[in-house]
Amino acid sequence: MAKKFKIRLFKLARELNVGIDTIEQQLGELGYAHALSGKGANAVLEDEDAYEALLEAFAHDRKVAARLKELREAREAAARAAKAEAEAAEAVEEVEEEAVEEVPASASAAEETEQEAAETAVEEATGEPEVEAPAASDEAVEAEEVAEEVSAEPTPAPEQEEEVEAVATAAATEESEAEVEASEPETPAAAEAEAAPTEEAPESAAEEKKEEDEVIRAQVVLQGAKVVGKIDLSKVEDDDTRSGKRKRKRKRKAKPAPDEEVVKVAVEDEEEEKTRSKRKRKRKRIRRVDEEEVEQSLQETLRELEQGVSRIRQRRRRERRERHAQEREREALREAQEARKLRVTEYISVGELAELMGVEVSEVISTLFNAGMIVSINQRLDADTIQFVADEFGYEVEFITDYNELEIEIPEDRPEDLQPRAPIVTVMGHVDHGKTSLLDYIRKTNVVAGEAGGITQHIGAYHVELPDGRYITFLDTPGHEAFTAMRARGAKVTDIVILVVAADDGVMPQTIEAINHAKAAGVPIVVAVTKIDKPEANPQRVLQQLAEHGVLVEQYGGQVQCAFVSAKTGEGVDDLLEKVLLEAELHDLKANPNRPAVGTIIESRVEKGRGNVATVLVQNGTLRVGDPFVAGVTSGRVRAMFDERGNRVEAAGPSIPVLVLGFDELPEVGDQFVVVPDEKEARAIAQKRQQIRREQMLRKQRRISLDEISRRMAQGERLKELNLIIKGDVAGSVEALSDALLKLSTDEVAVNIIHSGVGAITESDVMLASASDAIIIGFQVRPTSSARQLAEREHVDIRLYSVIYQAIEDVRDALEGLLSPEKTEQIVGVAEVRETFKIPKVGTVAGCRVLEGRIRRGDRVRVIRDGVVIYEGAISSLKRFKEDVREVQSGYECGMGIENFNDIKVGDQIEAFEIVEQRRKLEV
Ligand SMILES: Nc1nc2c(ncn2[C@@H]2O[C@H](COP(=O)(O)OP(=O)(O)OP(=O)(O)O)[C@@H](O)[C@H]2O)c(=O)[nH]1
Repeated sequence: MAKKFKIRLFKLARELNVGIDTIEQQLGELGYAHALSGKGANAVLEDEDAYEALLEAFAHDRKVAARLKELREAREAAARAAKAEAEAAEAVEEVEEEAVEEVPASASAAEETEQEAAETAVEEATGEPEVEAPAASDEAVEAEEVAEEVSAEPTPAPEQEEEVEAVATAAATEESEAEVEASEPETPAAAEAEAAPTEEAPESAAEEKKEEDEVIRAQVVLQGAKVVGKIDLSKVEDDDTRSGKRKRKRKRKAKPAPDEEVVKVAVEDEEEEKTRSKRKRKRKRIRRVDEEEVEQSLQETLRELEQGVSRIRQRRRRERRERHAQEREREALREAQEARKLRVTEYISVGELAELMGVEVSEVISTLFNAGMIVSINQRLDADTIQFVADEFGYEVEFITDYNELEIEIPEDRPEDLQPRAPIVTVMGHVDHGKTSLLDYIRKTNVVAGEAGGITQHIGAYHVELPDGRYITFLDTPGHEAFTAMRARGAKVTDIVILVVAADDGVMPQTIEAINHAKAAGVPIVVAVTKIDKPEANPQRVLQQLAEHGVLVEQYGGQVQCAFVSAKTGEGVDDLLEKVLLEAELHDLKANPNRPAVGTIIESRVEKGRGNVATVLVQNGTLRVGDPFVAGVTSGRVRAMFDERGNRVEAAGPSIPVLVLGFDELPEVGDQFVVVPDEKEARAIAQKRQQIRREQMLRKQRRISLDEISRRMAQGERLKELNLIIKGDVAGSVEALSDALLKLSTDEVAVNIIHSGVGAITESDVMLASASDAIIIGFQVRPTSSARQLAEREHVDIRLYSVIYQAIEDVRDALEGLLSPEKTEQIVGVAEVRETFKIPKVGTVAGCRVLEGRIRRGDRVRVIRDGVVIYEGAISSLKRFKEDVREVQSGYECGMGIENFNDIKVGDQIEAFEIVEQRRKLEV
């Protein structure tokens, strides 16, 4: 049956009381889109399951449709009955009143029958959505037709009676059967009527026929009802299934027996009346139920609609949420990508690189170890190695040494403009191999005669003139640490490295390091085998050892020049300098003096009365007073320049170091110094560079605060850290001390230098130390009095040193847990210079006021100017009102003379200290 099922879409639409489009859409939603064959209203639905699903989906619409139809039909039937009555009254005046009245009665009976048929069909359709529904509507149509026939063409055939009865009630009662049967005897009358035209006749003819029929019917009713046969209900059901065809067939059959309808009317006697009233009640009840259902359905529809609206809102909200989530994801991705990008300078140390990547230093070391490189935590890495490590850890690298080059294009010089320039030399070698002695000797012996006092000022570099008029510029901070620290800043200053190896000691670890650093920088080496005056000197062994480490001197068939020297006797020094100059010639060191200067900052500090000062080593062009410049992230205009002898100079050419005044802020060692056309432009460039640097700082801080801490917590490591703040008198010593202290890190204890700088220890240093559990190491500097007080309050340990080596030893001992009670110095009093007096034959005497503690004759003292130690010695005289005194307490004034020191100035602080034995505070 399901296979043969077929229903046209338009019919379905009518039945369900919905639009064709809606049905198509619903079918699609229910997954029955395929069940529809053909297009438009004539499309056929052939799937019964789909049909059932539709019935279910549109149950409410169907109910509404059925109700509407029922009402419409009832109205029409009533109208027709009224019309028929009127006609009957007109046509047959003599017909008895009762007979006439029966007509509307029967009509109304038919009406009721129709209504009930529709209702029953609806009920059945809801319960069992078979093909009943179309049958039901057909029934309704039939009922309508029957009513028509009753009034106009009373030619009921047995079949029609069956129909009517079946429709009237699904379960036909015996009573009604009996009634139908009773009409059977009238069949002859109906047979007579068969002669009448059955097809649609002209209206007038039909009306005449009707009149006759009515008369006959009235007579029949008077005779009473006779049972003539039984209705086969099963047949009715069968017919139901053929409802489509039945309509026409029935019409044809119904007409020939008009009297049958009269029979039908006749059987509705008193009992029928009762039944009718019962049905009416039933109908009322059904209607009430329907109303409730309609109401319910309406509520549901409204609810659905509301839900629909809220669903739309929900969907919108969901979409918005999704959109935001996507945006956040994109942002996170971008941040993640950004976070995976390292902006580093070349020659960053292993420790710094690990910190930036947020990984353990040991991981970086082992990664490099696996790649065949043995490195220490402080080892500085070249670009290729940094790139390799970053790749291994999934980072992109962006080298930002270029912030020195940022915004400034330095044009290339034409070859014809270039002139030879002096080589810039750095002396490197193992500790105590004689670097300083050699430099001193060169400096002393090569100062042009007549220059009073010689080199008086430490500016980080100096140049010497050889007897033949050639120059060599020496960088004043020996050792590869300073050299590499400078390189780490992107500065490439040194042209030639003098590798000092003591003939009596041979190649030592730092010698090897120096070799590696010089090689990494691609800087040529000239070997100076020193201390050859010593009896135990063995220079040949040195050359051999050097060969073992890849430095092949000429004597061994290599390219490296070598000189045997003695800083003590001066032997071989000239030879060494000659070889340096030869090396310079070999490398064709040239520059163009006729262009704006380009150089590098090699020292910087704040000087009282001069402000920010820095030593610029001019590498190309000529620097002149008044030149506007950019230096790293700062800028300025050259206010004045001095050479290492303290002489004011107006211009400085290539390879000449000069002390420059006029920096807006203190530049950093290694910063590039470039003269620019105007000061405004200089300032703009500096600001842009500052922005980049801030970014770096921010990144570094974030790494320490978040990644490091959380990672350590997560790993549950019992990490020991030693945070240090290093302050020194000059940038060079700070760099050297920092590098040396960082080297003390082990896998168990990490040394972190959280801040370093030049100048007095300030309150902000102490606050930083307090916040980070750091120890402050001061080299040749002192805390300001407010910083000292703050340190006491915050229990911050400030360690002050005058010798780098001692600072390193202390920290090393502390890290090893070996820091034992030792002699150390303690500040016993501080006095401030209020006045100075020059006394003949005695020198300068300071009129002081003791600010803290007490000052005692014989105390060792330090003279501190702007937080920096400028002299250390002993008190030579201590007086109060011209009287010698042994001691002056805090709050009193006194006159003080310092042994061999006359450069005392108003504002200087004199700090008295003594060596005491105490347990060190520095413990890990
Ligand atoms: N006999 C002799 N002694 C020398 C010579 N050069 C240096 N010395 C001595 O070696 C010691 C160390 O010399 P420095 O010049 O301080 O050595 P350095 O390499 O500068 O040492 P650091 O600054 O600690 O790295 C000093 O006592 C010098 O006197 C030399 O040519 N002959």
